[in-house]
Amino acid sequence: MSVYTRVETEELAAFLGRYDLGELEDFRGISAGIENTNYYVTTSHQELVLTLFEQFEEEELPWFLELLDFLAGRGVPAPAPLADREGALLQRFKDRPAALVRRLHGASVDHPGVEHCRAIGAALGHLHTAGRDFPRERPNPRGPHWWRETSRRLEGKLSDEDRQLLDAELHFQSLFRFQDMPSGIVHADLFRDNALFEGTELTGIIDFYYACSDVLLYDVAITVNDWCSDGEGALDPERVEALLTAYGEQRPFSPIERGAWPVMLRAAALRFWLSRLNDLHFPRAGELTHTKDPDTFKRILQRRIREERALRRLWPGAKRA
Ligand SMILES: Nc1ncnc2c1ncn2[C@@H]1O[C@H](COP(=O)(O)OP(=O)(O)OP(=O)(O)O)[C@@H](O)[C@H]1O
Ligand SMILES: N[C@@H](CCO)C(=O)O
Repeated sequence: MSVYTRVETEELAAFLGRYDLGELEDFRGISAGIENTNYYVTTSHQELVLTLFEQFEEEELPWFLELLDFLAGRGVPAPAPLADREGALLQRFKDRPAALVRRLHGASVDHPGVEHCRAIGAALGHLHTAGRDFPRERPNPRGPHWWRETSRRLEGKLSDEDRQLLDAELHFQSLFRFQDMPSGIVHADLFRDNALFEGTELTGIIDFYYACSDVLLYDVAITVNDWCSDGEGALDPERVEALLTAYGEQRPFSPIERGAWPVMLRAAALRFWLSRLNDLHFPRAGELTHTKDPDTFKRILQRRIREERALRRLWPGAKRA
C-alpha cells in the first residue's frame, strides 16, 4: 500500500483551486507503486493522478515534469503534467513536492503476448525518436559507477557464488565501452507494470522517474528482459522478434547495436539484479513494501551469459538455424 501521506477533501479542493480544472468530485488513494503517494482525482473537467513525491530530490523534479510534457506533446502515451494558472508544473502540497498529471486508462499486463510486445516495441522506438529533441540531459543514476559502488556496498552480504558472478560480470562489462552507440532519452524502467493496455492497445507508459540520457539499446534490453522472458529467464523468440521488429520500424538499429545486443542484455540484467539485491539488503526506512526477488535477474543474467550465440540468432532477420 503506497499512500504514505493522507490527503483530506477540503485541502485537496483548496489545492485544486490553483488550477483551472473544475470542482473536485472524487478521489482515492492508489495502492500500487512503491516510492510515492499517488491518488486518482476526478474533477468536473478531468481525470487526474496526484503524486506527492516522498523520496525525491526536489531539484530533479522539473526535469521529469518537463520531459513528460515534451513527450506527451509528441504523441508518446506518457502522462501529461498539468500546469497551474501561473504555468507551474511542480507544486508543494502537504509539505512535499507534488504534481498533477493526466490519468491514463488501461491496466498493466502480467503475461504479455506477441501483440503486447509489438505495441511496447513500437512505443519505445517512438519515445526514443521523440526524445531526440529534448534539450536537457540527465546522467544515468544507475550506470556503471553505481554498479561498482553498489557491489562494494554488498561486500560480505552475498554467497560466494553470487560474489563470483557479480565480480566476473562487472569485469566483463568494463571491457565494453561502446562509442558511437545511438544515445538519448531512455525510460530505463519500462517493465510490464509501467505500461497500461486496453486489450492489446497500449494506452499508457508511466513511472518515468528513472528516465535519463543513455544508450538507447540499453533501454531496449531492459524492456526485452522483462517483457519477453519466461519464468526461468529464457527469451521467447516470437515476443523478442515482435518487439525488436516494431521498434526497428520507428528507429532502425545500426550494425554496432546489433553487435552489442548480447552485452546490453547482460548489462540490463546486471542493473536490476544489483538494485534488487540492494533493496533486499538495505531496505529503506519506513518502506512497507514487497521487495522484488533478485534471483529473477540473477537467472536472467546467467542465461544471457550462457546463451550469447542464441541471443544473436534472435535478432530480426538473423538466421535461426
Ligand atoms: N498517469 C496515470 N494514469 C493512470 N494510472 C496511473 C498514472 N500514474 C500512476 N498510475 C497508477 O498508480 C500506480 C503507481 O504509480 P507509479 O508506478 O508511478 O508509482 P510510484 O510509487 O511512483 O513508483 P514505483 O512503481 O517505482 O514504486 C501505477 O501502478 C498505476 O496503477
Ligand atoms: N522495475 C524495477 C523496480 C522499480 O524500479 C524492478 O522490477 O526491479
